[in-house]
Formats: sequence, structure tokens, C-alpha cells
Amino acid sequence: MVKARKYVVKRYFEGVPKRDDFEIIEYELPPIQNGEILVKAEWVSVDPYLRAYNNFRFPVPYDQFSYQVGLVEDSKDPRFPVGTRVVSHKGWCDYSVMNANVSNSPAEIIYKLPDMKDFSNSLGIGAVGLPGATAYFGLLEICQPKAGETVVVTGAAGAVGSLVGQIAKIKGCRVIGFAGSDDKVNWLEKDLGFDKAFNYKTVDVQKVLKKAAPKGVDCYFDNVGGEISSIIIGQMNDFGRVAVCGSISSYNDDFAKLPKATILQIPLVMKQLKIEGFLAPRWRDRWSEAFSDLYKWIKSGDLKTREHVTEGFDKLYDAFIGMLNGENIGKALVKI
Ligand SMILES: NC(=O)C1=CN([C@@H]2O[C@H](COP(=O)(O)OP(=O)(O)OC[C@H]3O[C@@H](n4cnc5c(N)ncnc54)[C@H](OP(=O)(O)O)[C@@H]3O)[C@@H](O)[C@H]2O)C=CC1
Ligand SMILES: C/C=C/C(C)=O
Repeated sequence: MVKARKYVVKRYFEGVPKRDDFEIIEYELPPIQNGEILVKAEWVSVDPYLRAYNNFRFPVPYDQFSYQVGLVEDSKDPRFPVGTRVVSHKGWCDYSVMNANVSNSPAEIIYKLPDMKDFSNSLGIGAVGLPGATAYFGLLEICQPKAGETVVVTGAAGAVGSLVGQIAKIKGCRVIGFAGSDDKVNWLEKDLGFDKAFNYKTVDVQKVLKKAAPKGVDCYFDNVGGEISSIIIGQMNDFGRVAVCGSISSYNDDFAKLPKATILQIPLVMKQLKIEGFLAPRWRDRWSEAFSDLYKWIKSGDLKTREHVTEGFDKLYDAFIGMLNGENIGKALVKI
């Protein structure tokens, strides 16, 4: 018998999730059956969507989902022998039993981690995982940037945003990023090669963007929503494209009391803009295509990755709240 621990969400969050909204349950896993594998979690992801999906997606209580990389310790599925590393959506648990035969919904997803060779396996929940696929398909399929165009990204120093800006640079674009601290801005400009980055907490976004993009914005990758997005959309060029990836500025808000939005219809019509929301699992059957390009760019040094690692199963809640508060540069994750 294997003793396992998991986080259960007991109630719907109100505002910032509280520690006692979660309960850590200890329980014994049954011996594995034919077709099953026993997996020990090694790297567990903390993401904004764990907050966003709480309000409307699942009845409480539920096991806290998220992506994780784990090691197969026992197997009755010849496709996943002992020692295989797998990516799954089993979330905040240290041990779990999985069955790849019932892996037909995102919640049950299980796949072999691509061989990371000299790089950390944690990339499987970062640049070569959901955030990588999100940046890759959101930018390339929805924004369809062309060399020489100006791309703006918010949440620019995070898991998704930092990849979006670098992929846009690889494609020959001029890249402007907005992030929440001067350290983040320095990293984007000095290490990642963004043409310009700004701390949205201390600048006049309207003014700095006009100066940084005097010819206007062609593509906007929107990670945060809210007023900053309205300002950026107001400075777009004819036939500009907006990929709406997320809206982290409002995830902790009461949806019934959100502020009234700036009217976007005028720039939308006059500039003939295209605005499209998306979820990366739309391209699930093509993720391997993204992973192969992303890994190639990491290996060549064209794409830099950074992780904000918190250690310990008991620290998952702290890592989650830290990420929501903007403590991370790059991908926030927990080493179990
Ligand atoms: N559509 C899809 O399929 C997917 C969408 N997403 C979305 O992408 C976005 C980025 O996710 P991810 O890269 O994983 O997370 P990040 O690594 O970017 O971490 C979250 C960041 O959000 C920023 N933030 C927090 N509060 C605010 C606020 N009020 N206004 C502006 N920024 C804020 C913080 O950075 P800062 O210091 O800059 O404020 C924080 O570091 C999220 O909206 C997420 O929901 C993610 C994965 C898949
Ligand atoms: C799959 C992730 C979705 C969001 C909105 O973060």
C-alpha cells in the first residue's frame, strides 16, 4: 500500500484563495490493476487558471487539478514501464494511480514526457508544456505575426508571456512587453531581447506605448485583460490581431461586480480588428509540433527559460498565491 497526499478544494474562493479553502487529505492508494500505473509527482504546476476555473467549472469539493511531471514507480501498462516520466493533469498530489486507457478528457490526460536531455524535466509543465503550447499557438495561429510587425504582450515576464515575446522576436517582430516590476522589465530587455518593456504599475501606458510603437501595434497577446488591454487595443493598426489568452487582472474579482469596460467597438470597427479568445487544448493534437520547435529553440539558445521554483508539497498553496501576487519571473512551479 502506498500512502498518498492530495489537496482538496473545499469551497468556492472569495477574492484571493485562502489557505483553509484547501484541505490536505492523506489516504492509502489501492494496488494497481491491469492498465494502471503508479506515479510519484516530481514537479507540480501552479497556474492562474486554477483560480479562474474555480468559480464555475466544478462542483466543490474537488481535487486540485493542474499539470504535473511524475515518475512511474509501478506499472501494469506496458506502454509506461517503470522509470518512464509522464505528464498528467493529476494536480496537487504526491502519488497517484493513473489509467491512460481512460485518458480521453483534459482532466485525465497522460502522455510521456518528451526527452529533455540536458534540460530539466520541469520544462514539461513549462516551456515544453501547457504554457509553451499556449504561447506558440496563441501567437502563431491567432496573431499570425509577420516579420517587421509590432507585437505587444502583457503578463510579459510570466510563463506564457516571456515565451510569446521571444517567439515573436524569432519571427522577426518588434516586441514590447508590460510586466509588474522593474526587475521583470530589466530581465525582458537585457536577457530576453525585448525591444522595450515597461512596468505597468509605474508608467502611463497610453503615453509610453505611443512612444515605443509610433507606427501602432499589429498584434496584441492579452494575458491580463482589464483597462490596460483597452488602452493597447486603442492603439492598434488596421487589420490588427488580438489573441485573448487570459484575464488575470480579474480572476480574484467578483464577476457580478466587475468595472464597466471602455468601449472597444470604435477601434474594432474603424481598424477592422480581429479579436479571438482561445484555449491551448484546442490544438492538443498538435502540441508535439509546438514542443519540437520550442525544444529546438531552447537548445539553440534562441529561447531562454526561467523558473520560479518553490520546494515542498506543503508549499503548494504559498507558491500558488505567490504567483497570483506576481512573485514569479518565468514559470511558477513546485518541486515535490
Ligand atoms: N488560454 C489558455 O489556454 C491559457 C491561458 N493562460 C492565461 O495566460 C495568462 C498568464 O498565465 P501564466 O503565464 O501561466 O502565468 P504567469 O506566469 O504570467 O503568472 C501570473 C502573473 O500575472 C501577473 N498578474 C497578477 N495580477 C495581475 C493584475 N491584476 N494585472 C496584471 N497582471 C497581473 C503577475 O505578473 P506581474 O508582476 O507582471 O503583474 C503574475 O506573475 C493568464 O491569464 C492565464 O490564465 C495560461 C495558460 C493557458
Ligand atoms: C487552460 C488554461 C486556461 C486559462 C484561461 O488560463
